[in-house]
Amino acid sequence: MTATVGVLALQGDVREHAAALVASGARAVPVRRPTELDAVDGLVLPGGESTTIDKLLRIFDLADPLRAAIRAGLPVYGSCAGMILLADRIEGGIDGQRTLGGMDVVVRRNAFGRQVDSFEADLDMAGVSDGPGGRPVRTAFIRAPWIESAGPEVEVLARIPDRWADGAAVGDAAGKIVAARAGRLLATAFHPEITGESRVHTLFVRMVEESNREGAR
Ligand SMILES: NC(=O)CC[C@H](N)C(=O)O
Repeated sequence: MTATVGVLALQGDVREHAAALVASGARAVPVRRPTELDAVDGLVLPGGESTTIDKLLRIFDLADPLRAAIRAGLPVYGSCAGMILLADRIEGGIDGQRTLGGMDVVVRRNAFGRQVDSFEADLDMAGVSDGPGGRPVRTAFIRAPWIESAGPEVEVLARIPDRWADGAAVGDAAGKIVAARAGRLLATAFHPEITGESRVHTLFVRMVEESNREGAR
């Protein structure tokens, strides 16, 4: 059966995520209310502004149901601000900013700093770029966070390399974790959906299908 994957539609690039999900063989639906959350097999938390999404989640009465759904095993993929929301702990958040949590990581918000606010890069990502005929993932970092540290249950899927492909030095970001998986949670610091890349979503849709096969949450 086709997996139904929601895209949290409070802020951010909902349409691009929906397109990448459809390209990966899923049905994509927007989620703005708790009843819509109940009807999905998995959920994408798009990028945007994590402080704003945090506030909107509370205004729309979605924060607690979503936290409960994550605890109960709902597969969730968080990109950029979405990765911040999945982190158990946050550095550089504004006063009172909360996350949904679920992934045992410390995330640093706006980690890439001002000079390199936004950039595109080709990255190796386990489970995505290492497949047959695989090629690096084309990623876009937009005022992106990174994962400062990760607990033992967290599988690191991608790091910033020591040097870029053109030989340019990377600086402070070298070696930082930018993609990770913990159980049914997937997080990337980057946006794959705006570069026409759908393989990260394909990995997530496979996680959703696997959780459907495993049965009731
Ligand atoms: N592209 C993004 O999602 C940026 C994230 C943003 N800097 C935040 O803190 O939420």
